[in-house]
Amino acid sequence: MAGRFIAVVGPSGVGKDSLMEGLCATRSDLHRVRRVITRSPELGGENYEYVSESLFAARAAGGDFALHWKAHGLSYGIPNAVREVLANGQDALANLSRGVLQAADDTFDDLIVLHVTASPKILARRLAQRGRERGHEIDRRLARPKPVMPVGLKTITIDNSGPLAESVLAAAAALYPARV
Ligand SMILES: Nc1ncnc2c1ncn2[C@@H]1O[C@H](COP(=O)(O)OP(=O)(O)O)[C@@H](O)[C@H]1O
Ligand SMILES: O=P(O)(O)OC[C@H]1O[C@H](OP(=O)(O)OP(=O)(O)O)[C@H](O)[C@@H]1O
Repeated sequence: MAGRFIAVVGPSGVGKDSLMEGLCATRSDLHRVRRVITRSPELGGENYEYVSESLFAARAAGGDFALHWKAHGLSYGIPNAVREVLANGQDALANLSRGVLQAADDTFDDLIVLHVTASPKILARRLAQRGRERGHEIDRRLARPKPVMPVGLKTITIDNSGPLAESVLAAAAALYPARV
């Protein structure tokens, strides 16, 4: 059976990366997609492949990405290699923009959306605590209009307002109901 593409979405600071890390720690069979991003490599965070905007544009034009989009003044891509992972029966996990969910559903045979939520107050606190962006960039991220979630997609909603370990357990139980 082909694997599922699990798209983790939600506002900046909600805990998408933390939840993905927790899920991969509990499920060694889960493949975490290494995204291609034009964000400076020294900013750290997730394990991503940095490329310049011009290289990104060339790779996108050459058909290197299963999905790609722009957000926060950056370009993000999901390399085509994920198709092989799915074809081999492995589930793959990646953080996507809510704006490309419809395209993701058109691209992958079995898409599951993991929608992570928390209150705006919690988001502001977590972004400050993470420290990857400066104050004005944090304000911009918090003020960004909330993208519309497409309807009709298989969606699991995880409220990550409480302890991370609880969210990881809830997500694992929802994704692997017979196996947790
Ligand atoms: N459930 C949680 N409780 C407390 N802090 C959390 C929780 N989830 C994530 N964090 C922290 O919030 C900050 C933002 O999390 P991150 O995973 O980078 O969010 P995102 O990828 O959605 O922007 C990080 O400092 C992270 O350690
Ligand atoms: O259209 P949206 O659903 O709002 O998502 C826009 C972008 O925000 C996140 O970026 P990034 O991982 O750089 O930031 P984050 O970790 O702060 O969410 C996510 O990965 C998308 O690329």
